[in-house]
Amino acid sequence: MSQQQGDATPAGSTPAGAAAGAARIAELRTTIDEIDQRIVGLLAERTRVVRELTVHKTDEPTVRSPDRVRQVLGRVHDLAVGHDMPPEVAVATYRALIDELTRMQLHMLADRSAAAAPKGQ
Ligand SMILES: O=C(O)C(=O)C[C@]1(C(=O)O)C=C[C@H](O)C=C1
Repeated sequence: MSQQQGDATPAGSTPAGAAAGAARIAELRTTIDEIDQRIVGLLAERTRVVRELTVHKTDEPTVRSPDRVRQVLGRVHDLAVGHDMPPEVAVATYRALIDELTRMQLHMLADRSAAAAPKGQ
């Protein structure tokens, strides 16, 4: 091995190190749970806005709006870069989110058409 080991003990290589590592993991998972609570709250708020917007859409091309999807993904990419996070993580997350919201909108549209159709059709 060309690199010298030095004094630093890798976390987990001793019982005390392993216990400290496990405690830190638990602490960081609590932080992740708190962040998830905020993220889901914001996603719920965003979904409410998308539902309201869907009321004004009347056809599938408007639901899919590929130009708008590209715009949102491009913006999210740039925001991620600005926040020093891997942009592919943010873009893939939003791609999945928009896919699901598009599915939700298509269901809303179909339900509305079914409700508007004359009975027995
Ligand atoms: O902007 C819209 O038209 C939306 O329906 C919102 C949204 C999004 O989640 O950002 C969802 C689906 C696509 O149509 C485009 C964007």
